[in-house]
Amino acid sequence: MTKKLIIIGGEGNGGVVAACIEDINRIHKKSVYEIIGFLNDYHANKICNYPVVGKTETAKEWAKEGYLLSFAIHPIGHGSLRVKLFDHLEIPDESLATIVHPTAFIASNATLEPGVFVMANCYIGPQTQLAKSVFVMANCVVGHNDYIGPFCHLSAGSVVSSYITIGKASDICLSASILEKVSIGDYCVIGAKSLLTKSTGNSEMYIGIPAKLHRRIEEKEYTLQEK
Ligand SMILES: CC(=O)SCCNC(=O)CCNC(=O)[C@H](O)C(C)(C)COP(=O)(O)OP(=O)(O)OC[C@H]1O[C@@H](n2cnc3c(N)ncnc32)[C@H](O)[C@@H]1OP(=O)(O)O
Repeated sequence: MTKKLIIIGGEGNGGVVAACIEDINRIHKKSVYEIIGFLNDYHANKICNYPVVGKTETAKEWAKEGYLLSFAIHPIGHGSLRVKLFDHLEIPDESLATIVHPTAFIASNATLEPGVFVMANCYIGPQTQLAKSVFVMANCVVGHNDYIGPFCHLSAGSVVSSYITIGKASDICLSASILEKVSIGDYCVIGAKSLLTKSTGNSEMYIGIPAKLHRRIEEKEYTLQEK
């Protein structure tokens, strides 16, 4: 049966989800998902040629009607805001779509929680857990025995080796690499092309090779008004 999907967000990550769905339907030669439209508070018309069917606050009503939802609001460096927005929407876990592109390799004993999105050509290793609504963009490697916390975002080409723990809503940016047995706190950013060799605290931004603490991410950046 075709699953009816609503994407929460805009043309950035939301557009990637839509493109992935289109490719899933093409590969399976059938409508696995039907994209009903987007929920967005700032665009009233169309996003990626799909209608905007309401504001984000209507997510709960769509869920009650039986639609699946993909929460695709992942602004880099605003992990705390991401979690606040999600909590505000009160979407039950069973209404979150878990979407995996058919070219991704997922180990049989890896765990994908509700709302996880894995784009094309990714590798998710054995005994790794991707917690709720983790987004793994194209060409990422996530090694074995990792825990990637809820709402984390792994940008295209990032490499997370093994025995890694990442807290809530942290961002691993484009082509960044994380050495094994490192732990990353909540709401962190590991900058593009960086190589993280040591563990971080919470709300810290690391950049460079080897990555050094660039700055702390201040909580005042995270208010719903500033979204
Ligand atoms: C397909 C997709 O998934 S696309 C979406 C993903 N997007 C990304 O992954 C982009 C990630 N963004 C980054 O890595 C950014 O550079 C951030 C978030 C780390 C920048 O943080 P900011 O604190 O805003 O840094 P800012 O831009 O002010 O730069 C400060 C300095 O750090 C340097 N810098 C910034 N990022 C990096 C980096 N990744 N590596 C090395 N140096 C860097 C800048 O050149 C600048 O140097 P300068 O002071 O000598 O001029």
